[in-house]
Amino acid sequence: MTTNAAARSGFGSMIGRSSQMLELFELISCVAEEGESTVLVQGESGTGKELIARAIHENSPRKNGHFVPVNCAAIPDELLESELFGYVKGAFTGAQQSKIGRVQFADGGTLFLDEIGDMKPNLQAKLLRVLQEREVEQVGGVKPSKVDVRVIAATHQNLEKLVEEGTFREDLYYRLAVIPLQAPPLRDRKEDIPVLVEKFIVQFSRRKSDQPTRIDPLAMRSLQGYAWPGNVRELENLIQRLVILHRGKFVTMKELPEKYRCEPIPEEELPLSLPVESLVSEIEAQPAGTVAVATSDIEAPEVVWSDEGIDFNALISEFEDKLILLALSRTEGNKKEAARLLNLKRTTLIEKIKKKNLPV
Ligand SMILES: Nc1ncnc2c1ncn2[C@@H]1O[C@H](COP(=O)(O)OP(=O)(O)OP(=O)(O)O)[C@@H](O)[C@H]1O
Repeated sequence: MTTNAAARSGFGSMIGRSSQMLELFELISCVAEEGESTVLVQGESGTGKELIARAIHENSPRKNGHFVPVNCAAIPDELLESELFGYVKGAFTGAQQSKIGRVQFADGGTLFLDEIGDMKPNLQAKLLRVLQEREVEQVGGVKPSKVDVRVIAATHQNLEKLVEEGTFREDLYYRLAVIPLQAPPLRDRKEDIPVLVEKFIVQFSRRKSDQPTRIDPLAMRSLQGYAWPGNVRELENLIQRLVILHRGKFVTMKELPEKYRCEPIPEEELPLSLPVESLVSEIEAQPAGTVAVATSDIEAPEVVWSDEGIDFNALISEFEDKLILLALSRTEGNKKEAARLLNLKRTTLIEKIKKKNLPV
């Protein structure tokens, strides 16, 4: 693949514009192209580990094979072995027919082992064999069969610590961590929050064919001041809720659920990053099937024509408010940038904000 991932701000359905995410996109691009080595993705829950695994698969020479996810923590221990490796007829009570396992189903594709830290030692040994010998043996079987899979494992746990504690095999750890990738927590890349918010607003508004909800600049900076223990998943859920409750409206601090009303992060504490506009146009330029962030526009105020005529000044003023708030939202409250977008002098913009008493 020849993409210059570092020069763009999205990969598959993943977006981000922080330096950490741009580096990650670049790594994913290299790893995907190579197509064979085992990958270990570590990171807190909700940071996008599965999205990373899918992006690697979809951009690799294996993309026409299956992407087979297995959550090692969600499948009961006694079932995980037969789920992964399959079984032969009569292997245990109830095994009336042979069944291939998910490892074999991923032949020619990618096996994604989520929450690998929860895998029990006997299965760790069997998995090691798959990685070392490239063969799989069904439960109750006598003859192993060859299998060609790329394994991507993920965990929110510290695997090195599990190795030290003796609950995770050291040899398996090194086999898995040929290429280690780290999914950074959202609190360490606050500059990604506005663009993720915009993506989720578009995603959830589109589903409801609605006017997009807008987050005012102060509320946005409050979200950037929050610690996000549930990472991107938590942000996604919050935006879904806000879109449902505040269709087509501006969400201010007042509308944010209480725990998200934080000390707004000062503008100067935010790392410099690509402006949203360049992100939007880059993502829009991506091929079909990748994410698109809409450059949604604002609606003109509703005009009711009557015999008395319209209140021209009030309507113009209302439209002006919307334009100013939208420009501020797109620039995360940066007045200088907003003035540039509006083609106004910065001082003129500040005067208008004051005079109109806008919530910024
Ligand atoms: N960079 C991103 N851009 C867009 N959406 C993202 C991004 N990162 C995560 N998401 C979204 O956040 C949610 C959680 O992502 P995902 O399931 O990949 O996280 P995870 O780290 O595998 O979580 P867990 O450890 O709990 O399994 C998903 O809905 C995903 O689409």
